[in-house]
Amino acid sequence: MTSQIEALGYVGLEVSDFSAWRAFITDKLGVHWSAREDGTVDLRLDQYATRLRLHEGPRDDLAYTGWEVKDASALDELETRLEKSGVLVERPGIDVASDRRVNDLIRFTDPEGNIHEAFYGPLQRTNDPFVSPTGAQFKTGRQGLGHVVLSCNDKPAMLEFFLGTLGFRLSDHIRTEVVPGRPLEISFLRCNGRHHSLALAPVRIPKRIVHLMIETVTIDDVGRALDRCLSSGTHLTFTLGRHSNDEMLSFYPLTPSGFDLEYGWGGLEVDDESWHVLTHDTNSAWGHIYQRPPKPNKTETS
Ligand SMILES: Cc1ccc(O)c(O)c1CC[C@@H]1C(=O)CC[C@]2(C)C(=O)CC[C@@H]12
Ligand SMILES: [Fe+2]
Repeated sequence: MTSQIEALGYVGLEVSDFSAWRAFITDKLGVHWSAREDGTVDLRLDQYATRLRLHEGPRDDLAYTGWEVKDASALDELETRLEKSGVLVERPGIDVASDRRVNDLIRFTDPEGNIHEAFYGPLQRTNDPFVSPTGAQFKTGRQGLGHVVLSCNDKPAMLEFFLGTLGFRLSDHIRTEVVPGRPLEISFLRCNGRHHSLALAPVRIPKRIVHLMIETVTIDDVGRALDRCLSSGTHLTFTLGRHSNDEMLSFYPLTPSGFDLEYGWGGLEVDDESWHVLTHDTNSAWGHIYQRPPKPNKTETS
């Protein structure tokens, strides 16, 4: 089966505190903030008019994930394939498409009830170049905006859906113990050269999203962002480290919504021809030391 999904194109987040998000994502991490007339916010990492869309709301969680396909016929093929496997597909039409700043999209849910969209024709801001507030550059392009990790109750059903129905490729698994004595296996899936655009973590947490990863072009972008997080007291859920599987150097600042953002550099590019599926027994070659979250009722200026 040919994979029709080519990249993670955009992500929608429902967040409760816009001003905290603005300080976090622009000043610390270098993402461009662009408020929209409808009260939502477009966050830019590159030439795309939007990569992350913030919606104001109480859930502080993932709202939807937008997957990019090549063109109108790829979108039709994907719709047909989903319907053939019994998935309900909606085509919300021109108004939602223009809201998402794409030519057309379909919408469906995965076995856990996460909302996904597939689209083609993202709007490019060719005469409005991306300028990072911190001078950071993000690695996007064919590898898409980064990766998302979803929590799941039924990982086998999720693997069947993403590998079998949607055509993702399996990169590897990691066996780890988040809580000592409770082993779990995280699975990493790709839809382009990026080692994973999606990872599935069988963890029972109150949120759909575990983290969202964005990747910079230079190692210094990560180092400088780390300095800014440390000097402003931003909580790091995991310290700087290097992953065992995709070799990414990254750290995990806690977003104002209570899930993590992974800020990384140097991720592996997978070659489909030579890649073999592996199972790793460790998260990281070094670093990524877990830090307990700050106490919720401590008085803090955020
Ligand atoms: C291990 C790993 C490889 C590549 C990544 O991009 C990546 O984010 C991770 C880390 C995954 C992360 C972890 O190591 C500790 C346990 C975590 C928090 C989970 O419970 C799900 C994601 C897990
Ligand atoms: Fe990650």
